[in-house]
This record gives sequence, C-alpha cells and structure tokens, in this order.
Amino acid sequence: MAVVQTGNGVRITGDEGLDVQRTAFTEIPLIDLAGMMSPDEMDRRRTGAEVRKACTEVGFFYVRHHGVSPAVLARCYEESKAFFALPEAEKCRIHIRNSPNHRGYGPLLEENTNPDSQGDLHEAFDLAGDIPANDPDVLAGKALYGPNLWPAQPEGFKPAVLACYKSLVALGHTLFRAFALALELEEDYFLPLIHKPCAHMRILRYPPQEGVVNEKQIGIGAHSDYECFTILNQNGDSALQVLNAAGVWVEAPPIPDTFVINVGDMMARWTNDLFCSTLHRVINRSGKERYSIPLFFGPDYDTVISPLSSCQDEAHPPLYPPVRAGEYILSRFDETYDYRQSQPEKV
Ligand SMILES: O=C(O)CCC(=O)C(=O)O
Ligand SMILES: [Fe+2]
Repeated sequence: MAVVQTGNGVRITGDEGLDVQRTAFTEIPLIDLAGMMSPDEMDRRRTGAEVRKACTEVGFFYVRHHGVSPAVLARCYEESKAFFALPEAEKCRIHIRNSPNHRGYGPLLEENTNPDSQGDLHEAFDLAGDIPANDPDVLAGKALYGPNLWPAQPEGFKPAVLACYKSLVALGHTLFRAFALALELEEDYFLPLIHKPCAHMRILRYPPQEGVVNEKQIGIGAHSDYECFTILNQNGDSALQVLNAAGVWVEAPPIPDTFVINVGDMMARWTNDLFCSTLHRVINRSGKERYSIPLFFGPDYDTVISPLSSCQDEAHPPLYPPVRAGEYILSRFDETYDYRQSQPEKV
C-alpha cells in the first residue's frame, strides 16, 4: 500500500511493486469520436453517454476518429527527436526557469510529480497558446498566459509543434462538447469558458530504465492530472500504467491511431467527484527511449470551478470549495517543479 498526495487530497495505491496486472483492454474503453461529428443529435448524445460511463467508472478512455492527422503527429515527433538530441547546454538556453509563463525546456529529474518520489525520469518541452507579452491578461500577471520559448534549432521544430498544438486544441473543443453531453448539459455549455483556454502541451522524452528500477525514480511518478482532461498521444512501447478501482496497475499501451483521454482533478472538482481523476504513472522498461505528447486542457484562467449543481444532491453535498482555474493549476505546478520552489518571486 502506498499513499499519494494529490491536489485534491490523499489517494491510496494498491501495491508497491512496479509490475502491471495484464488485464483485458476492455478495461479502458475505446470510444469512436466520429459520433461527435455527426449531424444527428442522437449520435452525439450516444457518444456523450459513453464518455459519461468511462469517466465515472474508469477516468480513462481511448478515442479513435479524433480528426488529428497522423502526418502532423509524425512530424512533431520527428522534430522533437532532433530537439532532444541537442547538447544539454543548448537545450538549457530555453530552460523553463527563464520563462515567467511555464514554457520551455525541463531537464531530467527537475520535476517530481509524486511528492513521495525523488524526481521524474523524463525531459520535457512545454508550450501553450502564444500570447504576446503586452496582452492585458499577461500584464495582469495571469502567469499561465504569455509567449512561448523556442529553441533556435532545429528549424522545423516550431512549425511542427505549433501544427500539432493547433490540432490537439481542436480535438479539445470536440471533447468539451462530449463532456457537456456526458454531464447531461447543453452541448455548448463549456464553449463560452474556453475562449482563451489554459491548454498546455508537453513533449516528453523518457530514457529507458534497465535493470533494477528504483521505485522512487520512474518515468513519471504516480499522480493525477491537474486540468479538466488530458489528451495523450503515445509513441513507442507500452509504459503508461493506470490504477484501477481494485488498486491494480493496468497497462494502457499505445493503440494505433488513437489518443488516451483522462479526467483531471479540475473536472473531478467540477463534477463533485462524479468523474474520477485516476492515478497513473509511467515506467519505460522497453529498453528504448519513449516519447509522448500530452495536452492538458482547462478553461479560461478566471473560470470559477465549483461543483456543478447537476452533480449535487442531498446525498452528494459539495466536496470542494470554489477555485479559480488558473490559480489552481499554478498551485499544482508549485508542488511539482524545482524551479518554482526556488523562485523568489513566482506568480
Ligand atoms: O507519457 C505518458 O504516457 C503520460 C504522461 C503523464 O501522465 C503526464 O504528463 O501527466
Ligand atoms: Fe499524467
């Protein structure tokens, strides 16, 4: 039994070993998002109902027919490999600590997603919407908004990464419609709240872990995500593990032409824990490096997240006080990143 501290409270994991129980993949449902593109409202509602079932029972699901071009993803991975292959000193010219907006390069072991661990064994490039420094929200100190930090090379990196970001944000809009239907709300309920969304993308590179793996230093320690939901593309071998309700780590391997979607803590709060933000972790024992691209999708910075009235009744009183979306995310970054703990004037 291990205890994991998350922003929404303490969670218990079942076992302390690193092995996964190989459970049939029907455990993590696969949803065909073509239903959300249908002009027939019944098709869209049916897809919403599948999302509801997945979010209440599992907190994770795969999607296919998501509308993201494989060529856009392939180019993003190719350019990212070239970026991560640069000398460390070159990558550190855009170290994330140089950005007041949480953008740029994060070296190995400078994040610690599970406070009980000793650093995550991955390196990362972080970006979000490119918002100019003179934008009123940036000037107002809403630190999730601001300009990205780009490396001088490889030349093709910036356009490839931005094309991928744009496609994943479009998928995020489709998913927010599906989440609204899943919650039996108007389909466009969330759309006025995502004009300037806190949509944060990362490109992650995990070196292989061979031999005896230190349980306190894995690819990414057990955690739940912070935002409303995560859109994850995986490249390479299976390394992602998801904790099921019985406390068993279940493998979530890459399935060709799909994304993994998972509920984050902000959506758990918004739904009064009707939707579960499930613990997960990464251990790359494939013997090869592994890349993945998560995009964490949340609403506009000032959106107040308090349990939806449709998710409350006498038996389910509100579990969480209201929080401002952007402030909640920043408080979670503070717990995770070395550079935010050593900054005297973090915002
Ligand atoms: O790389 C992965 O498969 C998952 C990454 C993840 O859980 C995260 O970045 O929050
Ligand atoms: Fe995660």
